[in-house]
Amino acid sequence: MSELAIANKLQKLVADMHSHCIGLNLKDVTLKTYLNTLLNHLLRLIKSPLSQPRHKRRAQIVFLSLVVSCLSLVTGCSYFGYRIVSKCYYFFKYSNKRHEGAPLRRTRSQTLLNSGARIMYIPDDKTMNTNVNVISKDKRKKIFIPPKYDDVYEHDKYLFKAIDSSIANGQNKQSQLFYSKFLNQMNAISKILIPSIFDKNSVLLVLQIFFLIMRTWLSLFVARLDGQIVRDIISHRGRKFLLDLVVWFLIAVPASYTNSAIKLLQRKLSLNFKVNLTRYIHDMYLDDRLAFYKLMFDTKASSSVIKNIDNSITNDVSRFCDATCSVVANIAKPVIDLVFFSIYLRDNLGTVGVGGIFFNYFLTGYILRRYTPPLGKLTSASSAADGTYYNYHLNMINNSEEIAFYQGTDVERIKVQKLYETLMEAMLNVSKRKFNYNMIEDYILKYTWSGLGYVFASIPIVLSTVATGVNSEQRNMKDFIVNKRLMLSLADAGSRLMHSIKDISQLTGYTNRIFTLLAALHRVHSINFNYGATTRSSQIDWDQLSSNKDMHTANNLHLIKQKRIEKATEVVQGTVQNNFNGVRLENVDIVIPSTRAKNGTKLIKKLTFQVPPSIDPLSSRADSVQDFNEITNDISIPFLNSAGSSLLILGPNGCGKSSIQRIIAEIWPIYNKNGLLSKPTEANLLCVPQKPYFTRGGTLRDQIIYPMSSDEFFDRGLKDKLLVQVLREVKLDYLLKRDKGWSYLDTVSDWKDVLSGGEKQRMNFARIMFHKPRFVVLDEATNAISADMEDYLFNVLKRYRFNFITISQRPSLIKYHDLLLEISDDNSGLWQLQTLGTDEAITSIDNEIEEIKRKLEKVNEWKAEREELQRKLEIL
Ligand SMILES: Nc1ncnc2c1ncn2[C@@H]1O[C@H](COP(=O)(O)OP(=O)(O)OP(=O)(O)O)[C@@H](O)[C@H]1O
Repeated sequence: MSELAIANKLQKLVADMHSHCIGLNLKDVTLKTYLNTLLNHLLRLIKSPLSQPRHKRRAQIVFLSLVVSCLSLVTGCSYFGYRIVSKCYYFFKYSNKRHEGAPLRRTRSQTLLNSGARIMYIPDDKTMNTNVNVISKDKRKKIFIPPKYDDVYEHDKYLFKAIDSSIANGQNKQSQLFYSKFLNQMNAISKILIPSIFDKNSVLLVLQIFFLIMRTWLSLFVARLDGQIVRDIISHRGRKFLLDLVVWFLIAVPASYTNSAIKLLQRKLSLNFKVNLTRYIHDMYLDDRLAFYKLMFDTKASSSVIKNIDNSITNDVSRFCDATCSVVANIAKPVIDLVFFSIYLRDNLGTVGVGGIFFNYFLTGYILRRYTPPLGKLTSASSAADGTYYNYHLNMINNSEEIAFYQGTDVERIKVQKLYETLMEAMLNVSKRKFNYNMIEDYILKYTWSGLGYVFASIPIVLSTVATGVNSEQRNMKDFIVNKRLMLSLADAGSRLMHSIKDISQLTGYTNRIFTLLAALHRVHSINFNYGATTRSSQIDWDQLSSNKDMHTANNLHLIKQKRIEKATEVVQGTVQNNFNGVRLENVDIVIPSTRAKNGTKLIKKLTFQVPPSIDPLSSRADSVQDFNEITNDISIPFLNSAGSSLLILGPNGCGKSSIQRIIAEIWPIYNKNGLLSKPTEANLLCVPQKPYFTRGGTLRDQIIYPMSSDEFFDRGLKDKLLVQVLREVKLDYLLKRDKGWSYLDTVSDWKDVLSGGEKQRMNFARIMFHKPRFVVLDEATNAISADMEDYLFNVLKRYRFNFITISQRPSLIKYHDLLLEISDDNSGLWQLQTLGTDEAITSIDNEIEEIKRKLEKVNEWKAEREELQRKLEIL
């Protein structure tokens, strides 16, 4: 057969289909005018009262299918259009240099825009290579991170505080369906999830609701078509059956598109929520207010949420977002179904039928609500047990060597097993409590409802048969099928709504955990964080309050509470002066932060010292750190305008030596009003903690340059040559000679385990040499280093004229220092500061020498005693 013949045959087939189905003659219709003609014809058929009923019905179906398909196409296109427009918007808003004036700063893994926003380059999923230094351009993905707006956190702080205190005051009352506490908490969190109505998440939410409505609409259509097809089969109308089947397949296209779109939008919304919430938490948790450290002092945050904060930030956030999105979908879906189906069914079943169905729903809802177990609490407990178990494993991995030395396997195994059993118990508890509920739920929703469905679906048929006295099987069958299908859909919608009671209950648990986390972060992140202080009883005028006759009235109690809170925010009263060309403490009480604030344990009283002891006012400009831009390849130049001065802090264990460092680093507060801390700029001060710290999964280079990132290192144009020089200076260059040479700097390893104790401490000195801050505070920085190396390292510090404060228990370090601060060992909190080299200091050292000499004179006496004892032992 020729091609022409095939085309003619096809044309005839299409023309026949149009004329049989909707009576449209395609004789003079061209391809250009086809759509116009079709739409006009369909509308004419639908509107005209004279058109044949079968043509009219088909025209309605075809018209609706066309509209739905077009809508799907338009929404799909507009979503992608929206994404392209929003990308362009961000591009022009944040990356246009002209808007911002100054040039952008680029590093290897990110571009810092002047607006504060960042563009990060992360490895593409497919490559899964986490080392940002080796990502090739085509294998990386750009992520836009909007700038952090501090005002938002300041504003939200009050919102969270208000809700938190209203919950603490017991203002929340249980409502019938769920707690108002839940709604309040959700209200606060929702502002993070959807910051504004023009946010992309609002668009996604609206789109999702649109698709949900479309889905219900399509279901109605399918129900009618289903009934029609069954009637066609029963009445042996072959052609009509085939035509309806074609429409069935046509309608299936937008129907399946809609279902997938709903799932995709739900997933996308959940991911967007997760991104918003995680960024919000990171911004508060990891900024210069050190919330991650201060959390341990927050007395209100003793819950498992904060103890296992790693689990809360990772798992709880994820679970909460998934649960929120699924609850939204699970409620919106059945509610829309219920509205649409009941309107349609009202025409078929009558108001009494629909009323009966809804009465049935409310009754079911009431019964199920009564038997719903406290899933919120149970899932919260299960989540907490999960976090504790995970955390313990993490702790074991981090301390594996120590545990191995102690042979602590048995203890650890018992502990791990116990935690695992607790977790299993919590999970089992959830399942057990769900068992009864599921049984009732199944019985009612699956069986009772479908049984009642048959009854309601048959009502109109029975009534019309009784009324007319005619039993039309075909029509009855069609009506029954349509009604039954709708009833089942309605039952399904109702049951999903009932199921969502359980989901809401579960969501309350997650919401509570996330709210607790955010509220704690806001408390700690606040500039007025009071380190867990609850009262300042000494400062509250209790006498004045108690003299009031109406002391017991609720108003007064509220006043006292208010007063307590107000006073508590004033607990940190000391002053901190920055940009000082030295380190100075004046009248500072070293107090362990606690609920008792300044009345807590006082370790050292009114501490006063200054390094260097005298500061020339002219030299007090803070020209300091090594200028990496100028001195790129040489670290060997000492500070030229500084003589370098040093202080040694000596004292027994637990007397508060490290706490002085905590005060200097501003991670502990100064409680007393007349306490003053003057310190240099951040870049001029490096505090070396007692426990060496090494970043996980970092290269050797990352360890030397910490707290600088390798991005910044390369960005500044610094070279590995400088690091080799630094390592040579602290005699660690042999590490590079092992087998890999300089490429050893790129080796990623668990450096905490690889380096020995002494090496780790020498690495601290390498960091000092690299950063060259003018002021260094060393806490027991050489206690694992041999005496000759210790001597060498202190001489290096002196040679480069660093100003350093050393915290130690070893008087042998006196010789490297100019000042000595001795803390008394009788727990009195007293101290003594002396300048080494003065008569007083020399006398005190002379006294010590005298004491040792006296002891040495007794050596022979003690030796004789020992020999005597040994002889006695031999006789025995
Ligand atoms: N976060 C904290 N919470 C409660 N008490 C703390 C906290 N940190 C330290 N302390 C207590 O404060 C006291 C002083 O601690 P600090 O670390 O300053 O001692 P130290 O003088 O440096 O001792 P060492 O020489 O053993 O290092 C100790 O009794 C310690 O238990």
